[in-house]
Amino acid sequence: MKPDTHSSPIITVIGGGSWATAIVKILCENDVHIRWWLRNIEDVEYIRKFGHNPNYLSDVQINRRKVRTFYQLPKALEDATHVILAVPAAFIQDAMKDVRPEDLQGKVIISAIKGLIPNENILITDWVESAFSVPKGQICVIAGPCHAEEVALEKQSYLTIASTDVLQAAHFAKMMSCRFLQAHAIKDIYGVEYCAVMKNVIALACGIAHGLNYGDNFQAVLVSNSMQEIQRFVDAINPMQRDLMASAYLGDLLVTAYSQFSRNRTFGNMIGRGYSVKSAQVEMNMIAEGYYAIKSIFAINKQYQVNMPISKAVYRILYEKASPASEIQKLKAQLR
Ligand SMILES: NC(=O)C1=CN([C@@H]2O[C@H](COP(=O)(O)OP(=O)(O)OC[C@H]3O[C@@H](n4cnc5c(N)ncnc54)[C@H](OP(=O)(O)O)[C@@H]3O)[C@@H](O)[C@H]2O)C=CC1
Ligand SMILES: O=C(CO)COP(=O)(O)O
Repeated sequence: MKPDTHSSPIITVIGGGSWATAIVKILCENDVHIRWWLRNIEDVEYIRKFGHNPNYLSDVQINRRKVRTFYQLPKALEDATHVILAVPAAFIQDAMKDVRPEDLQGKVIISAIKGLIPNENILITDWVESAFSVPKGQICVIAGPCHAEEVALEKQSYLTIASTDVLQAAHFAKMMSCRFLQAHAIKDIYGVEYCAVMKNVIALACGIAHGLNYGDNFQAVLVSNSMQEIQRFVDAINPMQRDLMASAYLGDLLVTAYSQFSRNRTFGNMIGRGYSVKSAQVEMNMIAEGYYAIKSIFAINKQYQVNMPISKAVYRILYEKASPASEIQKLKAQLR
């Protein structure tokens, strides 16, 4: 294929799941060039031939004039100005194993991941900074309440782009804004990342309660208490003035706790109904980030000792085989 001769941004999207597919669709609306890396050669060939992702959001039409697909990641990165990471946190190190710091030099790296690096228990942006020597000001995060399925349906949505360099975030926010999506920029990169991780854990709790037949009244109290729990945790780990009522924080908690599309809520619901973790994972065919994140949050909180009864209940259910019914029963007395 001929090299591009243009000055429009060249954006590499890493990941073949639903969020990567939705992001590619959004970018196709704008004057950018897209390199899309998927790990399976069969999927790459399918998209080249038919213009659809065969496995996720397969109704989405991919504009093949704008999108070049790759299964070798270093090749997909060669001429990129921006790189979006959209693989679940548990697999991002594996996905990036052939990438060297030089491959990312001078590029803006954007994390679309709402999880932590397992075992290391660190944020994706901290990992990008340390593993690839990318300066913090060149890293952004995509946050906000936005399910890939609604992007596929072109339902009006909003995103928040965070970076310590707010101009960098604003520049990228323009590339992510289109007729059905508005993106805006903020500075609070740590706050949005931690909140995005925590809201997945809370959505698991909501799903578990729903699966146990608790109703909307209980869930409203659970979610209100969760917001306080998130605030305590984020204030302990990264104290600064922030408006947790903004959509990047509260909005993302609400959509994940209530939406039929939430993987975390769906996973929790199965656990509440009596599925084992293994059988729920097999049934879902998509990743519930909160399952991995709660283990990291639990480890991080050993240092901070924040009072987090809802997260603790989720941890005990998923990792200590505690009974969902008795954990939620215990929680009842602690909610207000
Ligand atoms: N879905 C959504 O609405 C949103 C998701 N996010 C976040 O985006 C991130 C990606 O999630 P999402 O797209 O939903 O995930 P999905 O569950 O839709 O897809 C998972 C993807 O991960 C891939 N994968 C699994 N193992 C590896 C590996 N070792 N190397 C590379 N890729 C691998 C799968 O590939 P294969 O199919 O080949 O197994 C698949 O493409 C998560 O952090 C999520 O929290 C954020 C906002 C919205
Ligand atoms: O982050 C999301 C919506 O903003 C997606 O949440 P789920 O992974 O639970 O579907």
